[in-house]
Amino acid sequence: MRWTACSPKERASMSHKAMLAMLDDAVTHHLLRPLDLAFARFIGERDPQADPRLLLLAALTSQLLGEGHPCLDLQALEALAAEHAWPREWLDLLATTALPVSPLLASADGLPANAPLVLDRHRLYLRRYWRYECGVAQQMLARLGAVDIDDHRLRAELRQLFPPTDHAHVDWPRVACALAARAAFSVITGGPGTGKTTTVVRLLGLLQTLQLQRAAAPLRIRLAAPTGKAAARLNTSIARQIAQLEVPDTVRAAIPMQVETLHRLLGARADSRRYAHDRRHPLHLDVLVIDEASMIDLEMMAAALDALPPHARLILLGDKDQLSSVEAGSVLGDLCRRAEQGHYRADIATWLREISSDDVSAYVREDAQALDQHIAMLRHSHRFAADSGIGQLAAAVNAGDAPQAHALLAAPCSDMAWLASAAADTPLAAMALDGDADRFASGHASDDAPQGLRFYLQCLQNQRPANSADIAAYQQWAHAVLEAFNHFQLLCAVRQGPAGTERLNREIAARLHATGWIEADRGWYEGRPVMMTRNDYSLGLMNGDVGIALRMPGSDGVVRLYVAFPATRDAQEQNGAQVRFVLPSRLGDVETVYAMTVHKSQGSEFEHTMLVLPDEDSPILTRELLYTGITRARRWLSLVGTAASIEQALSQRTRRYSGLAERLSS
Ligand SMILES: Nc1ncnc2c1ncn2[C@@H]1O[C@H](COP(=O)(O)OP(=O)(O)OP(=O)(O)O)[C@@H](O)[C@H]1O
Repeated sequence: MRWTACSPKERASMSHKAMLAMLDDAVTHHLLRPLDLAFARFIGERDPQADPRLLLLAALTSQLLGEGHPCLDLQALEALAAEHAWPREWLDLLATTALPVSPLLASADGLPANAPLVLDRHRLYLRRYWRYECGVAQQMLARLGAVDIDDHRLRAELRQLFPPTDHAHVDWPRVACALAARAAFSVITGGPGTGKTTTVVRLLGLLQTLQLQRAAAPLRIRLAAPTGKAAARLNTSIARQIAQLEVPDTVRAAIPMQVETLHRLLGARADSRRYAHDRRHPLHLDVLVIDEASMIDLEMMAAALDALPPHARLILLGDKDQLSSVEAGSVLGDLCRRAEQGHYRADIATWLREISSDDVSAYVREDAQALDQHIAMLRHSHRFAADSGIGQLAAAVNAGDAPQAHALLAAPCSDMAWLASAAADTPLAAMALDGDADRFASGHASDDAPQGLRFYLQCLQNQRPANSADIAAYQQWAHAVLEAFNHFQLLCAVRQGPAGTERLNREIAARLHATGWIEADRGWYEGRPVMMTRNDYSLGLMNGDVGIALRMPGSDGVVRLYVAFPATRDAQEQNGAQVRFVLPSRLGDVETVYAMTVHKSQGSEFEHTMLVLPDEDSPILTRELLYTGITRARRWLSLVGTAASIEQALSQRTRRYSGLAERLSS
């Protein structure tokens, strides 16, 4: 029986067989995935007496999980149906009577304990995700009380770290430090270059100073980020900020400079969801800082919180407006959904005025919640000047202000260039090779201009060591090539289609081959940039790590292709090597990345970013995606996309249905 063919009466008395046939039909029409159908079938087999609607609910919960929603929100069925083109019949079926009763469907207390589905208020979860969400909420709520702190000393140290100014503006980094000092859990959010790293280094200096003043052992601090790339970036900026920190040497020495990936920190194991560190084997630390928290999915956050000892502080840094994590959840977004307006309590505002002289009364709200008192938003970008095209465009996109975004793009600008669509005479592959510098309004010094792929290819060719060179010279060369590659990145919203990564990677390789920059345009060849697409624990390479194939002699003197990856911090400390070389034959899961998706670029920044939007209607084209793509650019942005695509992106939001915010509100 097809879903289109059955009457309401038939539906109410539908058999499992009929329901599964209906779901099978939905798979054929790409409304569901085979995996969703398989899950519905599993539910039907486990409980042959189950109301057939439970099978439909199971399939939909599975489908939404695949899209990053930890639950099916039954109060949002109409909106979900519109977003997913679910047939009206499904809604009618689900709207009829009370929800099905089955031993496979637990209630909010989690009972029966082995039920694979859990209905918690109006949200239906796969048990595992319900457990993650409850665990995250529980651990965060447990950290929302104020910690014991000497206000007198805190005030004095804040004055040291933030010398008084004559302006009356709220000094948000100082507010962030004060709020974080009084709590075991804090979130510092802000756009690119708003000083998150600078602030957290000051905060660590503050916490360590207060600790040492009490003649206590120094706090054990660990720093982590979700990906190797993000960890490496934070490593560089942390080291710079610590060097500038005005604190006694004893305090400076007690702030770590090493940033690890979260996987490594928690002790990830190959082929296992479990980590070496968990509730029974907690991390040995007093303070955990996690950067790029927008990339952390619900499962990862649950694992991190599970491994955190009860007394430890957790400090999250990230940009709440970026795309959510690839996997299910939107933890940072859920935590920061009220950050814009502050939502501070009056007593906290009074305390802040006394402690840091900051007047946040404009951000006091009657409906303030406990969680709001742990969130600080940095609001001023130090990276982008007030007249920066990139900075202003990012703000307009965030605000969904289409007229302003168009006006900014249409005006000549020194750090931003817009091409409404790639013309036939300037194919994207050519623009990516040359960097499109001529389109920027003002001239740049020739040695300081937006570059394209040619930049790293020239470095590869011009700086190649002589045949007789030693390994150190090859190390240096490979490091320079990797750095040069990082200067420019072509980003796409999508993988498929004319403006997708797959096609552009093929076209660019063909062009580079035709113009003699590379020796082949498929398989392994020198100059091929690749990204790991899964973690390889045996090689110590993580999903998202980028390497470049280079021809060089091995330890046996034979010249062959190796893939150069940035060395891990440990390896750098052990043998000073900045690069590690891996044979291509050992790399199973890699893809070419002349062009990469915006999703894959999270946690990275490039001097020059060329962002390509698809022309056609694409559900993936959202405000968060456009904002994330734009803010990957440190100095120059080339945007390729029609006005209609930009408008579409601004009108679509990424919404993840989750119960976390509700669990945390009180
Ligand atoms: N209060 C400040 N006054 C002047 N410059 C500052 C201030 N805070 C930070 N900066 C500078 O602004 C730049 C960006 O700061 P920082 O790296 O801390 O920002 P971020 O928010 O962590 O950036 P990202 O978006 O790269 O993560 C740095 O060069 C830093 O030295």
